[in-house]
Amino acid sequence: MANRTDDAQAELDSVEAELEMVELQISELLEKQTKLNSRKNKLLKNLEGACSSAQPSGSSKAPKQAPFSKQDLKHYEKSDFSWSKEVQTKLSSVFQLSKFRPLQQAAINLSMSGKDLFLVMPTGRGKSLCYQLPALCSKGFTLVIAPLVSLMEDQLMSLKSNNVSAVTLNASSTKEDSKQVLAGMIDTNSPFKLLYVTPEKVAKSKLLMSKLEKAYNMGLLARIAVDEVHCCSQWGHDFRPDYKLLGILKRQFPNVPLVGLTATATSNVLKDCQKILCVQEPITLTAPFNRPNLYYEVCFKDNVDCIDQIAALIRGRYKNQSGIVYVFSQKDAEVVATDLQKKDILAQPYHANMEPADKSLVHQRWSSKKIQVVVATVAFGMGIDKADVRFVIHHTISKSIENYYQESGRAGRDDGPADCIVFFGFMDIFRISTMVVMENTGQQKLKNMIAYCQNLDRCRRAMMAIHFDEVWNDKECNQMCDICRHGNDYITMDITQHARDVVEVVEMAGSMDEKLTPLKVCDAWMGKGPAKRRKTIKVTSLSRLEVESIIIHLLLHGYFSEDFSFTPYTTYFYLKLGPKASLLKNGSHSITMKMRRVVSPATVKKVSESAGGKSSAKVEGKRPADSDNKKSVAKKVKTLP
Ligand SMILES: Nc1ncnc2c1ncn2[C@@H]1O[C@H](COP(=O)(O)OP(=O)(O)OP(=O)(O)O)[C@@H](O)[C@H]1O
Ligand SMILES: [Mg+2]
Ligand SMILES: [Zn+2]
Repeated sequence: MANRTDDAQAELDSVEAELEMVELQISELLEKQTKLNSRKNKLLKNLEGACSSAQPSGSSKAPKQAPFSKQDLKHYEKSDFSWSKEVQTKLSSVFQLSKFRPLQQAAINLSMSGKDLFLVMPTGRGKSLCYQLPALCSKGFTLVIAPLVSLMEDQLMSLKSNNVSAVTLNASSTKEDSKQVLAGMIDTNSPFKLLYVTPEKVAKSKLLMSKLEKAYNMGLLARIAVDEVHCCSQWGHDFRPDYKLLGILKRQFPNVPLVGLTATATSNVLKDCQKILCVQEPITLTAPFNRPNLYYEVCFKDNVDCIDQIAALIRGRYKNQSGIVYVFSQKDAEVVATDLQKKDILAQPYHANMEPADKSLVHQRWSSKKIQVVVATVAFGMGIDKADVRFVIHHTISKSIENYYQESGRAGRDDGPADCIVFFGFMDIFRISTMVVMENTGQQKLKNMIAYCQNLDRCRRAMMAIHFDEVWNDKECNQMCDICRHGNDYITMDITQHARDVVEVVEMAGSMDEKLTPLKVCDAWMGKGPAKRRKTIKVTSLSRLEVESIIIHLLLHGYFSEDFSFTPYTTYFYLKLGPKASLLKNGSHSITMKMRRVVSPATVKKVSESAGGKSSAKVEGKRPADSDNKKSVAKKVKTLP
């Protein structure tokens, strides 16, 4: 009798476990269905609105206004407006430019016609010109809202070099300067054509608002430009609370045309910005996000560090060329700069904690080619406008694809070939993860970035296009990413049993009330942990990099999840079982992943000399997956178990 009850109980347990798995699978499929539906809708919308490579689109919030069509765009690309002659003359005489880049002319004409406009254009394509040139051809002055004082100062410097009179009002303006600027705003002779302010200034300075009001009534407030407009939206990647208050401008000055500029905003972010800025019916001009001259590549950090690899690139492929190395922290900036200096590279650090004078000195030295490389944190960011940056190397991955797109986009602004290389290291993931722990969407954004790096079979541009809701044809990459150029250097591997084993490692630690950091999980699984653990663990024969790849894959796909622990000084990242871990108990559940083929160093070609050149082959970073397993390097290609 007892036996029969036990059997029934066991069967019930198993049925319940199976049901739980089915439910998980259903929820996974539902999630997939939602994602696919949303993708489908976006594609349908894009198809409807598609017109040539540039896609202007009317605001979806403006049903009464006919959508901005291909014909409309053609109309605004003409040069027979009453202001066209002046615009053309100033383009060459003031800005010393010979012709417009795509969408610049349309944007300028639209703004000159008094339309409200959102301009989405890749970083470095010349958004500033789209409000600076109209400013010079209009009565009065243009109010520019920019998020950072350093960005404003860079713009003022470059405008000054073109003899354009532009001023700023910010927290560090002297009383005397402020007084002059405020008086200039209501001077009919307009002593300046552009006034740069921070959003904080607009939100907090009643004096500024009252002068704007007066200037508006005198017809002197020609235009409002909101630079980096995505900062308005919490869904944007650089949300700034004070941007939320900028709706006051359009409410108070409804007749003044507003132009919002950004390099990275999805359609949802733009809709949010439109609402926040109280713009009724803006026209959105979206330039293709693709920067065809940039070559994208991901290198895997080998176990020690990637300084040797980076130094080899800088001394080889990028000899005598300017570039940026982005690092994770201020300390890293100092350390990496010193390490590169030791290797005879003219490198200097740049981070937020340096004195302003030191920062501008580094910036100046780099701009004038006295140093080759700036080793920088993200503080070296918006507004950096050096045309001939031939490489942007990420010593540590960015915290999101948006950030990566923007940081890497500082390369090749002169349209010449330039390389964007990320060094992808296992431990960096967790450093960043704990850094973004307070951000609502921080972990998801980081995971997207990790997926970009971990990817082995999809064009890097396609990964970005999907992220930014762009319709993309992989052929357009033109072999300007490592995947398209070298492709197919992977095998598809069934990792189900490996996954079960490593999940068991974490489970077992949990049962002993022990939390494991990712590093400890690797060590334990590879039989390197404390003896008591080793006894019970099925030690793997996989190499370190394979172990790391599998752990990352399991984290990205919900078999593991993050378990943060806070102390007053630091945040720790531990691995715990994720919602999908229980699926592994099901005998029929399987997981496959793409794994890099293990290639011996002999087959890895050395760094070539040309930036983005087709001959560049693989850089040294494409190390054998088992680089710590020295014995196996004799084999040319080892396929994985
Ligand atoms: N028509 C043009 N022809 C050649 N160069 C141009 C043209 N328009 C702008 N540029 C140059 O492109 C560079 C980048 O311009 P700008 O700073 O406006 O970029 P951006 O789109 O605002 O980028 P970010 O998103 O990084 O702010 C500048 O050096 C500018 O002089
Ligand atoms: Mg800009
Ligand atoms: Zn590609």
